[in-house]
Amino acid sequence: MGSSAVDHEFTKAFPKIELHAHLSGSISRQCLQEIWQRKKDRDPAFLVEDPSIMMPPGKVDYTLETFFGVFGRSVYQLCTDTESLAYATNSVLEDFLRDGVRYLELRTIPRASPDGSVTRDAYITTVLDTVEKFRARNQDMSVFLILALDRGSTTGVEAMEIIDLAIHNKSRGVVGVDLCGNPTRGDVAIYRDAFAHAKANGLGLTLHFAETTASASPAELAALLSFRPDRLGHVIHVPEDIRQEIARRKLGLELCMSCNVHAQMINGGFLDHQFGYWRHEDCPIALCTDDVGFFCSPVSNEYLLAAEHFGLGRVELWEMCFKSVETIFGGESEQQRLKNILLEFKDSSYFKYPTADD
Ligand SMILES: CNc1ncnc2c1ncn2[C@@H]1O[C@H](COP(=O)(O)O)[C@@H](O)[C@H]1O
Repeated sequence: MGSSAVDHEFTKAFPKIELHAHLSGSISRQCLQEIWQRKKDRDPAFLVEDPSIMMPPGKVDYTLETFFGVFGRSVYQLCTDTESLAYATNSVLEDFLRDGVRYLELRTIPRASPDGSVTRDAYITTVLDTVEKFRARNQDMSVFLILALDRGSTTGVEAMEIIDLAIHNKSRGVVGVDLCGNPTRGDVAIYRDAFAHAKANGLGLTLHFAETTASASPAELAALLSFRPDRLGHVIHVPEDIRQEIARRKLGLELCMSCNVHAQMINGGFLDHQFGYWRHEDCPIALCTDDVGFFCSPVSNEYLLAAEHFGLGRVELWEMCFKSVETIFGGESEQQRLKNILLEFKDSSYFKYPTADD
């Protein structure tokens, strides 16, 4: 007989939906270490620093300044070949499955390796091949891909190429596109045509939105909304009039509490997180990890944090997750599959509370 309290056992068993995870940011420290060790064993002159120096056990306090640097100096220096990329991708998928995620939209910026040995096309093919092999072994978690543009480096021409790559790979499970990267860089307006092309070809559009005050100017937010996104990520520094517009459109929200708190993207702690605002609006909300490799809080823990800091009970968490089903990019059959799984869970002992007769 389950109790009414939200505890770790409950949030782990909960059939969860993750919509915002970045592939390279989700690689566990153990997996990065294994990749580094393998390279070092094969070539003792391998120069890349041991990843545990930049990402020591237990460290979660990356600021936005330090955070983006770790990709360039460590993660991207390790996953430079298709073998390491496939190994890391599989490890990330296994981690989400083990945490009880039943539907995953994983996003990644398709990038060529620095020496050109892995093209952008080969990068995506490797990730998709790995997802396919994983799915052949595991039917419990559906996996789809979102291709992301990096506002810090993707040009308008490259953006169009990436959207074409996404369109080309729709039949293999690419369901959407995203705009991410260092929010203090770039001009989002240059992606207008690329995103229009993506939408015209049936891809879902999600955007990193008002992640920092630097990326929350009225001009930037108006431009982003004019791209007609289906979902928004973070939505933490949003002025009141734009909040109202987001609520009016009932856009899906991907909220990443641990990332925002640990990286000091918001003022204060969990209780101050904008989840406290958005949960009272009509927008579907998906609690997401963002970069679990950095912030070490799996989705099950994000559910626990929502319960602990905002007083959500089992039924409220369930209702929030059920509502978020409508905002997935995976299509109607996936929506139905998720609804069935969630209804079955609602009928389980986790929702049968002890009575005076027990
Ligand atoms: C604080 N949250 C965030 N805000 C914005 N962009 C982020 C991010 N977390 C990750 N990325 C973007 O995703 C890339 C890593 O995954 P992939 O190499 O694509 O798989 C990073 O380089 C960064 O550009």
